[in-house]
Amino acid sequence: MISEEDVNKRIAEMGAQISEDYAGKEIHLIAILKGSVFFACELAKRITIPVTIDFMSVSSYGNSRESSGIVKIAKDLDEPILDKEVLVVEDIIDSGKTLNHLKPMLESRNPASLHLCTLLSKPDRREVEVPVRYIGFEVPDEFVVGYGLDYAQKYRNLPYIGVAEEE
Ligand SMILES: O=P(O)(O)OC[C@H]1O[C@H](OP(=O)(O)OP(=O)(O)O)[C@H](O)[C@@H]1O
Ligand SMILES: Nc1nc2[nH]cnc2c(=O)[nH]1
Ligand SMILES: [Mg+2]
Repeated sequence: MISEEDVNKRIAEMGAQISEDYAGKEIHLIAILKGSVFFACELAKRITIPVTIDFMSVSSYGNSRESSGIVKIAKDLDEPILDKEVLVVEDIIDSGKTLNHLKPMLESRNPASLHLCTLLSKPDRREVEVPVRYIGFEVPDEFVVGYGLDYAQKYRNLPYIGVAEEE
């Protein structure tokens, strides 16, 4: 669906935009395991202001193609986010349930600011609205894989975005 070249080009643009928007500040990236790790690393490399990074593990899909709606926190952050400029990094926003659950929970820890950044967004699938500051690509309602996105844990390592066909 999206070539390696186009994904990398877009991530470079997003990194430049974030560096400009947060000029003079430090940014604290929160990558949501596991899917966003590939994107978060590439994005971090394209940000030119000081960056710190932490990880949180929440999973609602398990091995299926549909969100269970139950967002399970398997691993919390290592560091407090009090007074930090936080940017939550996701690989995809689909129903919006994961971030809808996570955002108020992180806001209650009083960061200086908290915004959302995602490589992909599927607007047609949204069940709950979440305000997203940075979106890489809007994609149609197909189950995509690659660049961190899995189907039953596989295909995360593809360096491009592809579509998983029904068997
Ligand atoms: O907007 P939503 O409908 O909530 O879907 C988006 C979430 O689903 C995926 O995670 P998943 O639960 O598959 O975990 P993974 O990153 O470990 O694959 C993705 O990485 C997002 O976190
Ligand atoms: N791999 C993958 N995970 C998702 N989680 C929510 N939507 C998707 C999707 O399209 N692909
Ligand atoms: Mg998944």
